[in-house]
Amino acid sequence: MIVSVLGSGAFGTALAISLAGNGPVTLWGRNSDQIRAMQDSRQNESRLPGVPLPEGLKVTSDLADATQSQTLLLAVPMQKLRVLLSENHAMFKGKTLVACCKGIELNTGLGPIAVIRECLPDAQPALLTGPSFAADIARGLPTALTLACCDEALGRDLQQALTTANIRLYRTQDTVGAELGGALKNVMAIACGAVIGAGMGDSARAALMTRGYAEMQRMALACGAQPETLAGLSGFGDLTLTCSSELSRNYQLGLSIGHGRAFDPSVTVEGAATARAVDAKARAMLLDMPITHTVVGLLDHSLTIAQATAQLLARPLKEE
Ligand SMILES: NC(=O)C1=CN([C@@H]2O[C@H](COP(=O)(O)OP(=O)(O)OC[C@H]3O[C@@H](n4cnc5c(N)ncnc54)[C@H](O)[C@@H]3O)[C@@H](O)[C@H]2O)C=CC1
Ligand SMILES: O=C(CO)COP(=O)(O)O
Repeated sequence: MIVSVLGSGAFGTALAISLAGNGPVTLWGRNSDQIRAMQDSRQNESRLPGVPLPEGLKVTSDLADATQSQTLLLAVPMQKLRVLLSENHAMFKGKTLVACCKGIELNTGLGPIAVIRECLPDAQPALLTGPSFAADIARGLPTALTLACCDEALGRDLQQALTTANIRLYRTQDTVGAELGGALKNVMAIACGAVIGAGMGDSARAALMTRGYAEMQRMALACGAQPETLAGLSGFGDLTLTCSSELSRNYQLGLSIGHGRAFDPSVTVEGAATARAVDAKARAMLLDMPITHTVVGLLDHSLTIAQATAQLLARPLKEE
């Protein structure tokens, strides 16, 4: 299977480096200056400095060239997925499109698979998600991820083709569960970072992770997901990683909220838009998602950390 990775940020570059161990791979980026610099230095200096690009990895800013491959991995931020697909519609027709982004679209409440289906009804969508930092994948450290695809035969082919020396793939047909797990864990990571940044301690974080997981399940099951998917790599696995590591940008945003410090707005933090999208979706579905709602309050500055904590602790007592 000939593969191209679209999006030359941290994750796209890391995936392309790892996949190059299986055979030739093309990595596409939209910024021609950045791509020229990558071609010259054979590294992605802004995202993965010091990690060499392997020989079999071709880097290009020519989308027509990259989309010669039948299988395209889409490693762009969730809120940019629709624009990439719709602006270049003709080049994506009939392709196998593997979304590698984690989030829910702000204006529509849709996940990546549904966005692909809307933009390109004749494409074959799949999702690659689960606990993995780009820096770990790029350095060849071992990881295990979820490959979600409704079509079982295609899912099996993708699982074979995208498994690498350091990425072990598990397969599921539950695309709804996989995309909601990956999207919602980022919202919980912002909450956990805020709690740690504000000095509330590890016990408070464990409470938030556990009740956050209950919230993730509530939304996912209401949308038709399987509970086992949420308990797997794309849900529980990624929740654990992202809520406990300072390598996570979502957790870092939370830390800065907790510390009362500014955060660089250019950093990709999927949980911020996703929290707003999920909060609106939960209201429309009459679902109780208090942690997500509180994260939106913190992001919008309508709540202080002290108010947010008091509000969560004052909720009516109930059965677990
Ligand atoms: N960095 C990580 O460790 C991991 C990231 N992911 C997911 O991968 C996705 C991308 O994240 P990163 O690569 O880390 O972010 P990044 O900020 O490093 O890179 C994003 C890339 O997307 C490109 N881009 C933005 N808008 C675009 C557009 N309209 N058309 C084409 N390209 C566009 C940017 O130029 C940039 O190269 C996110 O959904 C993230 O949750 C998933 C697992 C791990
Ligand atoms: O999704 C990730 C780890 O699985 C990366 O997390 P951040 O986007 O928070 O950096």
